[in-house]
Amino acid sequence: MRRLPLLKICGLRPGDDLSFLRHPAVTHVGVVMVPASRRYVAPEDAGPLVRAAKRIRPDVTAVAVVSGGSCDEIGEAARRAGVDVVQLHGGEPQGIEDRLRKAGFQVWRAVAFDPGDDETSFLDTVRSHAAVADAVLFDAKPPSDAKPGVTGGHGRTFDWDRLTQMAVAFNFDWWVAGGITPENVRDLLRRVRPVGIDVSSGVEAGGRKDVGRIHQLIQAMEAWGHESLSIS
Ligand SMILES: O=C(O)c1ccccc1NCC(=O)[C@H](O)[C@H](O)COP(=O)(O)O
Repeated sequence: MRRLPLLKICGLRPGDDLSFLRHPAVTHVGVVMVPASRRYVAPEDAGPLVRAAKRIRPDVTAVAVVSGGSCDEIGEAARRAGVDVVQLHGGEPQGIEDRLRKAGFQVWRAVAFDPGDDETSFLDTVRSHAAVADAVLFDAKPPSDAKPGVTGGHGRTFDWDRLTQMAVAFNFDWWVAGGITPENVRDLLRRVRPVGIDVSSGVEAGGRKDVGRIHQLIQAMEAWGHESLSIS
């Protein structure tokens, strides 16, 4: 079987059924620490949630998703949450990557995949982020009516084929997020070869994480893993 990409289930909230963590395909979990998000988890609730996840899977990597804020606020929120990675999703202060890394966190930079006509300038921007982060996470551009700060989690996909074309020039770790579902993940993996995928809306039912949908997603990833290599 082909090696599966890493898998982050993002947007966990207190009270979610965390039993999906028993499946080894899930390698990362995310908590959204953006107050304007419907998935917002306050620092005092994020700590117990991350600890509960790590009790089930001590090796799971916990990610705090932030959008804006000062270096001190973000560092303190991540420390209280007990996460391993901070995923920067908005206009954080310059130099924050260095500060967070010195404080012991890995840092990911989310980038809306929107190269437009100026691929060179988009690539320059991506490379400048990659130079100071541990990974870049490509996500869909938020809709124009999104609340300020809610720069992700909209269940929208982007042009995966264009990403694949551009990715030949990447020499850093990159993830794909945005609108991934159990129904489209096999198609995604046939087109794109990221280090990992990040999924939120596509594994929800009634606005909460759904263990059945997460297992369907993993089954679809495994089905891709078992495909004959000649298909891709
Ligand atoms: O999920 C949110 O509500 C959110 C709010 C503000 C900034 C980022 C947010 N999510 C970031 C993520 O990592 C999501 O998993 C990613 O955008 C994919 O989401 P989806 O398209 O819903 O699968």
